[in-house]
Amino acid sequence: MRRPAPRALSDRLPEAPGTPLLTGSGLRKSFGLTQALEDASLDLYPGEVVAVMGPSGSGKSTLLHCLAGVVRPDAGTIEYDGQDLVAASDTRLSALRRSEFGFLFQFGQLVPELSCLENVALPLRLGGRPRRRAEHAAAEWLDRLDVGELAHKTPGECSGGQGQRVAVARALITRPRVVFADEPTGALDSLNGERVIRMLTEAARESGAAVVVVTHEARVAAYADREVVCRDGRTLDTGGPG
Ligand SMILES: Nc1ncnc2c1ncn2[C@@H]1O[C@H](COP(=O)(O)OP(=O)(O)OP(=O)(O)O)[C@@H](O)[C@H]1O
Repeated sequence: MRRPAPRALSDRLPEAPGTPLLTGSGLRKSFGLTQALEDASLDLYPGEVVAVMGPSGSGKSTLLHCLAGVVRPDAGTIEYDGQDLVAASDTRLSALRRSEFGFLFQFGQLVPELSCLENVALPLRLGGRPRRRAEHAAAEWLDRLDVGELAHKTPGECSGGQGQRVAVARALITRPRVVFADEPTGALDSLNGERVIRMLTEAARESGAAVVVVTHEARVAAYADREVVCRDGRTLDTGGPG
């Protein structure tokens, strides 16, 4: 099967796409004496894929965690769909993370005791969906990610690439409006890494989810509509809408 080539920067989102869905502005965050973010900003528009790149320790993961409401910044503003995330309560943030955001990490972080099917169904189960309906949806997502045959295996029985595709299914099953992916291909060889980022970005685009993907790899960033570079806790937008 022919692989679609990553889109060239010049092909991407030629028109200003309206109002951002998520905006982080002037973000600062310290951990003890370490200033992880100095002045970081990022606008995310509905349905777009943004790659956050930059050297190790430049603040990429901290930026992602702030935007996702996992870490509270010391200063700056974060607005998601008209809501102030810096002022939001922990309860509100965790409800938002469960219902509107999806997460993907370097090491899938699947629950080892559960089957792949149960892992993918888990976010729906936590949201109160009955088991049969949740597992039916999970089976469809596994098929979509080309790992349907792994439904009854445990994560320990999967290869790294297969496990990440299961994790992509789990991240998307709730039809989130934003997927936060932190080095999702960092533990994979280049072939599997490319397959995972292609499947993630295709599935997200089909379901209308925006994606923020932290990566070191230019070939992963090539699947994004736009790149934002972090340096010493500051962001530099390298092109695209906004
Ligand atoms: N929870 C934490 N406690 C203490 N220091 C932290 C914490 N999280 C991040 N840091 C520090 O903040 C700085 C930025 O870290 P961050 O993980 O955001 O960078 P990064 O660009 O994602 O790095 P990498 O590419 O290596 O993952 C680093 O110096 C890191 O050690």
